[in-house]
Amino acid sequence: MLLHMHQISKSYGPVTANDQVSIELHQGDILAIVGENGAGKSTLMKILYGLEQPDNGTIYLNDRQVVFHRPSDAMAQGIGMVQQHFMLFGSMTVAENVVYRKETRKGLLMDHRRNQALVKELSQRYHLPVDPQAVVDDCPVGLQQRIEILKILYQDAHIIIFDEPSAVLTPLEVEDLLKTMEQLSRLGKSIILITHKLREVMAVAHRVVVMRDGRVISVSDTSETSLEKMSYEMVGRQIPTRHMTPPTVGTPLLEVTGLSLKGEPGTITLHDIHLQLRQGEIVGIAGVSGNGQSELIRCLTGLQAYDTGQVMLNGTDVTQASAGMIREAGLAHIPEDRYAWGSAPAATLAENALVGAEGRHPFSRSGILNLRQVNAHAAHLIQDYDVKAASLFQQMASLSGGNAQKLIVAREIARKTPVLIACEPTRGIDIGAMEYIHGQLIEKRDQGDGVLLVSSELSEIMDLCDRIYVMFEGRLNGEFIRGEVDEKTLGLYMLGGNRHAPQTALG
Ligand SMILES: Nc1ncnc2c1ncn2[C@@H]1O[C@H](COP(=O)(O)OP(=O)(O)OP(=O)(O)O)[C@@H](O)[C@H]1O
Repeated sequence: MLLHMHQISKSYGPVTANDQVSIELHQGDILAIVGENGAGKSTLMKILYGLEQPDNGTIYLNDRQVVFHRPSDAMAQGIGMVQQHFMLFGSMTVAENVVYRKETRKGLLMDHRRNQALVKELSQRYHLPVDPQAVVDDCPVGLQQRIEILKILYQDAHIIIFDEPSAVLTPLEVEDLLKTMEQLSRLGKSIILITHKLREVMAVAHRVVVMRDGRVISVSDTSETSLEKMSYEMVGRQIPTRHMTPPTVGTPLLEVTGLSLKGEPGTITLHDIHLQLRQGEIVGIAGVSGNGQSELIRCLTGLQAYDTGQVMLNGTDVTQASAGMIREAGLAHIPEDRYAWGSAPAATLAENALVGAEGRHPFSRSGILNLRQVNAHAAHLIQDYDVKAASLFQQMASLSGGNAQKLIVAREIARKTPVLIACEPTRGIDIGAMEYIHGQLIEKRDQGDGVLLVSSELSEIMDLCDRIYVMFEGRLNGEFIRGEVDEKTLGLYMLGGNRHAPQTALG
């Protein structure tokens, strides 16, 4: 057996993140590990990659016991990890990035011709096409991930851990990634895939480990399990199918007229955006990420000035207003990056749950915080959204990724504003929590508020939105009513409608 993690246990204070977890990996395996947020998947991988030490348990590689004190120990034994946040030097070339780690030690980094030839050979051997001379910052996200994979292969990894690799990819890039994994497996590499996307598990993995509460619940061949069985094992209950009642729409809550933004070099330009969100509806902005959605949301939330256009929010003109003024006028915002904008990682859960409401009744009087109310509010959100946490006073950074996301979503929905802008609200979230969050968004809509949902997950857009705008290259490229459009048509518009769509998108 190539890898055997045997009875691994790890606790953080009162939290048992891994409880006697055992997994086995053979050469050429694609092993998926799934489980709800906080189940202990990342902890197990951090232990395998030398980022954390287990309290108990043993790792065997080729039947020999190994101990990893740091990632370089794991890498030296052929274990590599493709992290969610890429570790690349943006201003350097693809070739320099791929060879950097190994060659700086030997002083060979400056031999550009040799490096390019090496990377070319490597990319051909593994069928991972790249231009060795391209600058990383000019490469789309999917290609940057491919560079990360090549970097790991260049260091002779034979076990590759993918940590939620598709979260940042477009649908076509996901297809490429799945093919890449299959190729690597055929060429004898072994893969561990951590993901919440059960369809990808079924498409690519040979075996799947389900974890819950730090323990292994089941290990199955994917040919012998199903989406329903996996999700039941993950969350311990059946996930109901949701039926939405037709919307009862009222007056406009958010009206954007003629908004244009001439971007900095390297960013998207927004062209004459017109959109409307009314009471009682969920309106989606579908699109492949990187087509101007982030820029538009930054303009609407006061984080970015624009060149022309008017924005009305709940009857107030908030054109070019500050973020604080816009929030006051009735906007809540779940940002797409939970750490950069959504939370303060070093602050406590109670503090993070309060952000934006600190000056309000009942949390504050004459500038003094009522800590009892603040803590009760946080405890309430944590319970309602099932945030897996040990204490109100632990740091936000110590929550698992999905649980941090749940707390941000909870905080913004709890503000009960007339308008909520929700950007990728369920990224990194398990299916049980996703179902709950979708329910909360629908409830908000049914109460007569408006939700603007920005999502690169087509299924999320199709399931939730009463109306859908498609964004492509900085323009709103189409508008559809629920039920009058299918995924294929939306997908086509996401690639530029019938103007630019490549043939592959049609099939
Ligand atoms: N450094 C830490 N300090 C305290 N608790 C931690 C720390 N790291 C992880 N935990 C806790 O350990 C548990 C397992 O977390 P882990 O990140 O392994 O879950 P996960 O399955 O990867 O979740 P997700 O799907 O949300 O990424 C969680 O309850 C988490 O809060």
